Amino acid sequence: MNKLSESDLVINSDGSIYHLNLRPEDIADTIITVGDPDRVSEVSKYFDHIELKKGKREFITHTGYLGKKRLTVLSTGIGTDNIDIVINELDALVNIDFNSREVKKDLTSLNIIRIGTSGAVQADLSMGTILASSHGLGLDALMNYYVQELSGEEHSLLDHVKVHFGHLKNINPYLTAADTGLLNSIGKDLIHGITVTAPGFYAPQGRQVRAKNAVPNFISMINSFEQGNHRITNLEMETAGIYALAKVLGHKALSINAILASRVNFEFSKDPQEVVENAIKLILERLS
Ligand SMILES: O=P(O)(O)O[C@H]1O[C@H](CO)[C@@H](O)[C@H]1O
Ligand SMILES: O=c1cc[nH]c(=O)[nH]1
Repeated sequence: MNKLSESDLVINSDGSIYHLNLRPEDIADTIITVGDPDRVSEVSKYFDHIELKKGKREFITHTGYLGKKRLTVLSTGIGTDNIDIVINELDALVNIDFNSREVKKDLTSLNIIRIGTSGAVQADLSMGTILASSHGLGLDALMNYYVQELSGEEHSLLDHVKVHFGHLKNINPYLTAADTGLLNSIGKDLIHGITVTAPGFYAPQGRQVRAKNAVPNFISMINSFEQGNHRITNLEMETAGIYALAKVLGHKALSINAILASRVNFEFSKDPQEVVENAIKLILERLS
């Protein structure tokens, strides 16, 4: 088997992976990811026991137990460039032998559950809705750099997306489904929809403040997509990267979105903390 070079797989002198600053024994098989580093303790405050707190840059990690279930909660910061780091380094922690620098014979599949905040693009989705992403649709560039194999369903949905968004220049959309098992367990009874992952918060999500937008009517272009019973429900900045890269590496992923903004009703939540808290409690209840 190929030995990974010191520049491909960077291991710190204490045996931890380069950015996450974690050693293989530091993480559980079920990982909750959040964008905001401050949200990590909002999740781990519900743990019965916290065994580890580590961090570097925006990547804060707490591992502990909720009842008998060992869980890791980890902040990714904002954007799919960070997702590239987080998913690759989590995978390395479980699937590469750090002593031999070789890929292990028996691979581990992690459960990766994102609890994030998001803006709704459909009028019937009110503030405080907690929805599960059936698919992540990336308008960022991350998956231009990886080989991704699509299922028949993903292929067909992506073909329709490419027609719908065909007039957008310089964008190469990618699409990945949620893990079906997680969607039907953790995501059961929640509204399901396609989540668009954007490479920014302002113009890349159709917001206009002072800089002029190059893409007019962005939100109506997004919310008018329809294919069978699939529609685009919300916009954020990580889900598509998590879904795509997790699947490429054999992990299972689900993204849960706390709706803080309605982009069609022009509203933003008066109590974002409460909305996020509700999402955290719901997911931890379902995980334990
Ligand atoms: O609240 P988090 O998880 O960071 O998620 C959303 O909030 C950030 C933008 O405000 C982006 O990261 C977006 O995806
Ligand atoms: O509108 C929103 C709200 C939260 N996060 C986003 O990325 N967009």
